[in-house]
Amino acid sequence: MIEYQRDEQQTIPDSQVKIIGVGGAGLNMIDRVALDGMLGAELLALASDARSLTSSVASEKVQLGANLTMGLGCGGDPAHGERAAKEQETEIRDALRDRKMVFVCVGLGGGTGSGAAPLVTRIARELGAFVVVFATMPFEFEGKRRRDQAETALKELSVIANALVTFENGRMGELVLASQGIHEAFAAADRMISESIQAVTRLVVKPGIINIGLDDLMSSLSATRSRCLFGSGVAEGENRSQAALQNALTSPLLDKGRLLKNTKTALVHVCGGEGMTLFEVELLMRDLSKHVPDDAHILFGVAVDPNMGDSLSVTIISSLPEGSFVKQEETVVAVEELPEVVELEDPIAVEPVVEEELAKEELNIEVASEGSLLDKLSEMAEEVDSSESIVVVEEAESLIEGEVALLPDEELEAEVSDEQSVEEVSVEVDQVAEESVSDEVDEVTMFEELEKEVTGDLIDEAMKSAAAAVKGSQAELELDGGPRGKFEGEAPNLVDGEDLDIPPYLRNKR
Ligand SMILES: Nc1nc2c(ncn2[C@@H]2O[C@H](COP(=O)(O)OP(=O)(O)OP(=O)(O)O)[C@@H](O)[C@H]2O)c(=O)[nH]1
Repeated sequence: MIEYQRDEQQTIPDSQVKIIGVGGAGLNMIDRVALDGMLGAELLALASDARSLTSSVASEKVQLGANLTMGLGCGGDPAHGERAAKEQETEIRDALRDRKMVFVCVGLGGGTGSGAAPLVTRIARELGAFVVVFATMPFEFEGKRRRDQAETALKELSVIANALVTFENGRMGELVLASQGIHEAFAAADRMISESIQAVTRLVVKPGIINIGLDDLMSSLSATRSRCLFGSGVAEGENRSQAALQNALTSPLLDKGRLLKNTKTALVHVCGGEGMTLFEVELLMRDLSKHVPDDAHILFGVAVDPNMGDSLSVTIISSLPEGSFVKQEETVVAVEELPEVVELEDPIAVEPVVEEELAKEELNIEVASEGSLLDKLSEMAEEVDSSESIVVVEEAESLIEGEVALLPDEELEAEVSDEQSVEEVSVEVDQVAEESVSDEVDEVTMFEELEKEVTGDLIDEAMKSAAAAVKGSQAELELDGGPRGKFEGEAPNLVDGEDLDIPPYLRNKR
């Protein structure tokens, strides 16, 4: 359901908005906000490290723990950071008095930010401000200790703040190329945070045609222990409304819009120059409806700001309870990796029947590829008694397929007539071979040729087997139907009317 509100809303003037940077990262974030030209908003820098404070562009600065840290940082210890903030509690209170809206920017994981940000947030709330915290979580490579410290501070903040927008530094890294330096990754995160602050401020500070107020913002971010879904996009040109939405959906915090799938309330704010049309807004909302559930409560606001020129911006804000957010992230990952998972589970999923069919198919492919070898063997087998020749070829086939154990010497010998030794038979085979090939091709060449088609000992065994069965002069082969070897009694494997289970040399003869 889309809710339009035309009555007077609780919007706030710039002078009642304060943007606070806490700790080294927080100071860099608000520097970015200033660089991005957020005129009018007051910037307050809170840090224990005197050097960071000196280089900050904020108009108002408070050094935390001046006596405790002597102008140095808190050495990555949040307890130290909290003590440092307490030392300057009075100055902090004074700086936050009479502010309706406070943004706290902090990089969690270190000492000053993780220790001081919860206290600063509490003070702002006590003084009646609506507090939105923008916090970054450390990169994976920063180690477990920083991650744990960040998690502890995040838990505290999720209870105290009105809204908590968390940025995973690791995911912000997606915004820059892997080859780019860590500074670029931080800068990308800072730009994203700055954009978010501007979007939220635009939303509640600028009076619009259809207004969104702090109360709307609060209801869209109301769940305690929740993480904020945030996306903001700007575009200009012909399809600017759809392009702006696409840009908003590509925000790492929205996971290309997938995280909106389960949202119950979403706040959407569209802002454009004087040329913005109703049609553009309609198009944008229609596209957005594909990404949210039908029954989601959409709080919708539109503002015309002449400063936007030809640009059109869209801001989407929503929240998901902490637990469901994690689950959903996992789901997203699982869906993306689905093909791999299926591949891994394939052997279990495949029905035995299908497996059998596949095995047969593989077998047929192998037999077909070895066809020329079998043909050669069959040529030789033409020299022998028909029934035995079939056995020979079947054995050769089995050997080629690697499915039948090689016959022991005694069995091979049994195949040969009593009067003939294996050596004698081999000589006979050699003679036959010599007759059937040109005079220049000697027996070595023939064997080499065969060896090209199958490697290793397999061919030796196949040839031995063939030789062992040679007996007397050539006889006619049985061509009717044909024996099906180990596939006898099984359903025929027919391709183009041919039974592939019948050895190829027999099929070729038909
Ligand atoms: N977005 C962003 N994150 C940063 C930046 N610098 C550091 N961080 C992150 O913020 C975390 C805290 O770093 P700092 O803010 O420098 O630390 P601090 O809170 O001042 O604490 P101490 O140095 O121990 O006094 C780091 O672990 C990084 O993950 C930055 O410039 N931008």
